[in-house]
Amino acid sequence: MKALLAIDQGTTSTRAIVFDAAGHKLGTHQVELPQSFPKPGWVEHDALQIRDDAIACVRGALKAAKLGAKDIAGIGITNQRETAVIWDRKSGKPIHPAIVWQDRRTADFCAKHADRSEWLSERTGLLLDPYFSATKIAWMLEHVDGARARAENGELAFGTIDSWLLWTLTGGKVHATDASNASRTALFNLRTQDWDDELLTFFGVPRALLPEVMDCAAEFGATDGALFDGAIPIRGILGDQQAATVGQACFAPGMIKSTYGTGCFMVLNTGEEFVRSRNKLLSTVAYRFGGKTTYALEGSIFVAGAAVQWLRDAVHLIESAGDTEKLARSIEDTEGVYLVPAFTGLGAPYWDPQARGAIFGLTRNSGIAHIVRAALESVCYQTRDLLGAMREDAMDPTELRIDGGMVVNDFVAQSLADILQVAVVRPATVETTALGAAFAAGLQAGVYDSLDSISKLWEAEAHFKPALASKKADALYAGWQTAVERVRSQPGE
Ligand SMILES: Nc1ncnc2c1ncn2[C@@H]1O[C@H](COP(=O)(O)OP(=O)(O)O)[C@@H](O)[C@H]1O
Ligand SMILES: O=P(O)(O)OC[C@H](O)CO
Repeated sequence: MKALLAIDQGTTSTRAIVFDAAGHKLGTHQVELPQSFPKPGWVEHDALQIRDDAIACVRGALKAAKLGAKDIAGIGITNQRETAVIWDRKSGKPIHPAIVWQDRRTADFCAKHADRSEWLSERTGLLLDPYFSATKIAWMLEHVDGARARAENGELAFGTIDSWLLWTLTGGKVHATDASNASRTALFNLRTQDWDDELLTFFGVPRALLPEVMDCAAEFGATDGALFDGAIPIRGILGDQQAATVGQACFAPGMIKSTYGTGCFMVLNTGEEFVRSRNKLLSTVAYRFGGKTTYALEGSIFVAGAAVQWLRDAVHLIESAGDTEKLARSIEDTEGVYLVPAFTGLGAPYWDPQARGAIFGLTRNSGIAHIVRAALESVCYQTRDLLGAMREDAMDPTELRIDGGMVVNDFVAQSLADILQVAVVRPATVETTALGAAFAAGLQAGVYDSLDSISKLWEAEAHFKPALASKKADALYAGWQTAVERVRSQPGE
């Protein structure tokens, strides 16, 4: 039986994982991705480095699994979403560093056109916010010399990271993306499942720049024969949160997962229905298989694991991410200390790009442990913000499936159950993002005949039940809400 290979290109790292058909890991290779912060609120990546890292990871994972190109039934690509790359079709060189999803440089444009947010949301399910690709593309066309004319002449190509990797891995042969990534650009109409001319005009983005939009499981092309020890078909593409939704087998309406990496993203399957949120959640494509779209509601938080990175790299309170668990457990509670990690503004349900982070409630007794614990708890409180919005908009989930780099931390998993007052389940494979991309490639390759056969492979590893009295959880959460109000640029909005 052939294996599947996933490339997971995340915000802080790139990895490739080889899975067997049962979803067990056979080999993996990972490299960290440097972050560049050229100005306050700006975040960039080197797209060429991303390409080189992805190639090195595929080679490393194949080697670790002791397999070759011929043993792989298909590659699935999954990626940090919204991050925008524009490159020259001839030279294959990017015209500017990739502008990362967290980047806020287009906040003024969004504020100026705030009255178009409803119009945009009706078509795209998104909001007018710097988070999405469209304003990042427009910024590059405006600020890179000659870019607009070259774009109009068809000399340039835009892609989110999946599309950039597909282009580079196929040796510049294929310019395509999938519906889940397209649905994060703010240029894609959720109802027609196509690029929307009115949106293109509004953002000033020429259609000639854009990739073809395909299903999440499709024949995307084959890798350039010179890259590995033979060509490998690329058969799956999903944005990372949608891939995690597939990897968590959240295939029925009402099923919900939350992924804790750099940011936190909660996705609720809403079925074939495009549900509009009244609480500033996003409507998005969960996945599109066989031409049939399944929609989701998503709550996006910009800073989750990034708060842990901040503790480690900016204020040096810890040496490694794993230190947080012991420190958090060394005290009974934070004694009223709250950390609001609005380093790049606040995402759902507030959408306040101007908000900034703060620590509240410090006393002479507050120490490193209090701040560290408050940082971990902030992730749980933000999740409760999202869950509250999901409940009002759609449905009340009975359990939350969690995954991502942060959930190996049992303190975080238990605090989630306590603060949310909902059962939390951690699967056997927490790398569900990569797994979901491999599943998509496997569907196309015929390794799986249906989503049902994928569901059967999903396994729970640990259950976390609420152990805190609900009154206490409500009181702690009320303290968080007060803290958030104090960092918002326009409180109470
Ligand atoms: N034991 C831990 N406790 C808390 N946070 C952790 C732990 N291990 C890793 N993290 C955090 O998880 C994040 C990495 O998760 P990952 O899913 O790899 O992220 P991404 O896909 O966004 O690059 C980092 O922000 C890191 O700080
Ligand atoms: O790189 P991650 O895992 O934090 O995910 C980034 C998201 O896709 C941004 O929308």
